[in-house]
Amino acid sequence: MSCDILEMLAEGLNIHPKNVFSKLLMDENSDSVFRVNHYPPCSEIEGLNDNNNNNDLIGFGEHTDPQIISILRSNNTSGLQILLKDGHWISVPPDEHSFFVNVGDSLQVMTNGRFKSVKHRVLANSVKSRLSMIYFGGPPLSEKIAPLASLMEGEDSSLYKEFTWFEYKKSAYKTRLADNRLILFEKIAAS
Ligand SMILES: O=C(O)CCC(=O)C(=O)O
Ligand SMILES: [Fe+2]
Repeated sequence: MSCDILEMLAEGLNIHPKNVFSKLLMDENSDSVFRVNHYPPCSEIEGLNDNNNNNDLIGFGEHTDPQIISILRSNNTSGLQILLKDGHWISVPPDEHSFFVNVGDSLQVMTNGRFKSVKHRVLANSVKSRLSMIYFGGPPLSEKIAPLASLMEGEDSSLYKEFTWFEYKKSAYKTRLADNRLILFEKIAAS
C-alpha cells in the first residue's frame, strides 16, 4: 500500500520513473520500522480539566515522522491530532477501518517541500485504551536524500542540502522529539 501511494504521489508530480520513492522501500536494505503503541486510559485527566484545553495530557509528544511515509491504523479511540498552519491542533477522527497516511521529513526534502511532513501528537484518553500500529517506510542508511533533479528544472531552487539517511538519523539522536530536524539541512537563501 505504501508503494502504491508513493507511486501515485510521483505520478501526481509528473516524476518519471514513478517508482522513484517506492523503490527505496522495496530495497533489501530499506530502513523501515513497524511500531505498535499502546496508550492506557489515564483517569487523572478528569481532575485536570479546566475547560481551557491547557491541561491536555500528552500521550505522545508533538513531532514529525522522519522517514518517507508512515501508514497508521488504530483502534476506535481518539487521541491523534495534527497541527494546522495557523497553530491549531485538530483531531483525527478514530476509525479502525481507515488508514492515516503521513508524509515523512525525507519525502518533504525529496519533493523540495511540495509535500510537507505535518506535526502530530497523541493526547491521553481518560476512559479508553488507544492502540495504534504504524509502518514507517524508510530508505537504506546509505541513501542520499535531496530534492529530485526533475523537480528542479523550472524556477525552483533546492531548499535542502544533500544528506544521507544515516546522517539524518545521527543528527536526529541529538535533538528533542519536537525539534525541526530538517533545519540543519536547510539551505540559507541568498539575500
Ligand atoms: O499512536 C499514534 O496514534 C501516533 C504515534 C506516532 O505518531 C508515531 O509513533 O510516530
Ligand atoms: Fe508520528
